[in-house]
Amino acid sequence: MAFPKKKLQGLVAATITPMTENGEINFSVIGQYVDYLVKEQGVKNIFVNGTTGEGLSLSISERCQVAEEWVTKGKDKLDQVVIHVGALSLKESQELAQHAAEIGADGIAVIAPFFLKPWTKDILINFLKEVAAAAPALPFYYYHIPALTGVKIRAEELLDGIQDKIPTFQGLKFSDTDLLDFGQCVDQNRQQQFAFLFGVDEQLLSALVMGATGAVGSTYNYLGKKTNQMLEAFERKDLSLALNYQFCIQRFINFVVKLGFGVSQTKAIMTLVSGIPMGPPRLPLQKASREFTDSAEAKLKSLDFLSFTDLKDGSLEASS
Ligand SMILES: CC(=O)N[C@@H]([C@@H](O)[C@H](O)[C@H](O)CO)[C@@H](O)CC(=O)C(=O)O
Repeated sequence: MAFPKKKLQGLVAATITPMTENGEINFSVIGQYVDYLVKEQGVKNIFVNGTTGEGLSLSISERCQVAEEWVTKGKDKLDQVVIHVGALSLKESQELAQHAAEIGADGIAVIAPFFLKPWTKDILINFLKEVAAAAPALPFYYYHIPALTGVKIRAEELLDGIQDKIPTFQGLKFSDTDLLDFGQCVDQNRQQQFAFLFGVDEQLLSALVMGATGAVGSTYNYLGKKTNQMLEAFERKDLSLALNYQFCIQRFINFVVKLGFGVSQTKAIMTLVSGIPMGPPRLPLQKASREFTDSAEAKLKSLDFLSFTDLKDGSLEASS
């Protein structure tokens, strides 16, 4: 198997799919976006066509083109490009998985089908296994996001014996706040070399304590640098500084969550912070309001996030 030499770890940006004002995909800015992530945010891994990337709102052909563009533009710049290939149709998911392998992606991830749902672990495993088998040389990640899929099968249960069924299984992307489930995934699989990627950015520090090996999230597009500082502090065992960073990040996320925060708002914030036009979201999502963007901008400035100047310990404590 052509598995990556390095385990997927550290920050993974859940990429936005840039769009034009007409709702078409704006491929022309993806090269610039790669450079921005690497140079300005210190983020060298990406997760394409996931929730933030509106993957399920794109056609299969669009998903393939987006995946290809990220792989092409990320070549020799990014460490790993993981493509989300989950779909309601097993056939489509397999097609996307095969395509990811053909274009040289570093891994694939799959969510649980969420319309006609698998109700037991075994049924879900059977679905995932069929998708994984379509790309037998690619590391496979399960994308656990029960609040959006409605599939509440615990990740801990799913992971029990998973490599016997899915030999390419390499890790879990855990987008849920149940730290008991997450902790048990780590605890019960200590012998394995799985990647445990946490997906709730505002709670990452708690997940690091539980054994997260990395994180996939929307905010790493524009708060990657700050979150990397938190990871470094954690690595140095400076928990107090790491907590300061987490609280600072929480202040921003808490602020925007209260205003109403999702993919549309992520697009608006990324446009503001990076200067790269992300465009509107695709229906059924609605463009973020002007009021939202203005408020988010003011908050980013008050937290010193827009200038990218390093926060000193004191100013971290002082920010509100
Ligand atoms: C529900 C949702 O969109 N969660 C985000 C988080 O990064 C989230 O935006 C962040 O924690 C703020 O709440 C990610 O887990 C999603 C993600 O990784 C993806 O786009 O695939």
